Amino acid sequence: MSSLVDQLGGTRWHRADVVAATGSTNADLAAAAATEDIDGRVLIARHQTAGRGRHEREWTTGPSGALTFSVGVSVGEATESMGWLSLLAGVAVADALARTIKFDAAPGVKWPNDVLIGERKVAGVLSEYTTGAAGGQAIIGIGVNTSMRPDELPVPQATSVFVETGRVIDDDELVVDILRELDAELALWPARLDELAQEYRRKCVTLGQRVRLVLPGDRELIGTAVEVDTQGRLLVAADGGSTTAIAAGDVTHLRTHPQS
Ligand SMILES: O=C(O)CCCC[C@@H]1SC[C@@H]2NC(=O)N[C@@H]21
Repeated sequence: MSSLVDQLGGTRWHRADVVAATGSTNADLAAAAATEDIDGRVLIARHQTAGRGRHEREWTTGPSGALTFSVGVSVGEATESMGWLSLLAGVAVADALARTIKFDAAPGVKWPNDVLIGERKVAGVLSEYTTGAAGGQAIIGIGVNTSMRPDELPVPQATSVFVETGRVIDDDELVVDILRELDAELALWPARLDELAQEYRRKCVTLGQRVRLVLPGDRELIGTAVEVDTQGRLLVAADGGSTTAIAAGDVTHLRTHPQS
């Protein structure tokens, strides 16, 4: 069988390392970025012992049953459109999953980047920015619950491909598909952000919903999710009429989306 890098020929991903276990692939690429250019690198771990989630939470996947990997992308100085990178990664995962497994309902993306099957989360994205030896680099980390059994799921709101379909899929095929998708998106980012944003909006199950947002500092906001702006922020129209741009927070959908 050809190597991952061979299968990724023609894309920006020129180096793909697979390790049996590590703490966190995001942390490993961040450490590497201090001394080298990590642009185009992929690091896959069969198991993570200290996986990081958004908002400094743990990302627990059990000893097996999840696809966990990170990529490095040179982005130069931090810009407004960088906020979109993690949202686009969510779209790449949703597209690849939809192709790999023919779900009745296509996976959707809950703002900012949780990939859902129905109302339950099957994948998450953690995007971080670091300045190292080669300047500003984004590290995009992706975790997909692939073959986790029901009793291995960390929280009731989580699901896995196996739980939803009864199928054990090939994690290496899925990662290649996600990486090809992500490469195609990055070729358009940031110059053609409008097109990418349109695709995101089509997949985003949060837009149009009545939502509760828990914001940093445990503040809460309830309103309607009306748009995602050029920085990837969620615009929420509060009941009183004012609209707030949210850069980071946890969303709960207060009513079911028509597609889910
Ligand atoms: O939904 C979230 O909270 C984001 C989860 C991101 C998890 C992935 S797994 C690979 C990469 N390494 C990490 O430590 N985290 C990301």
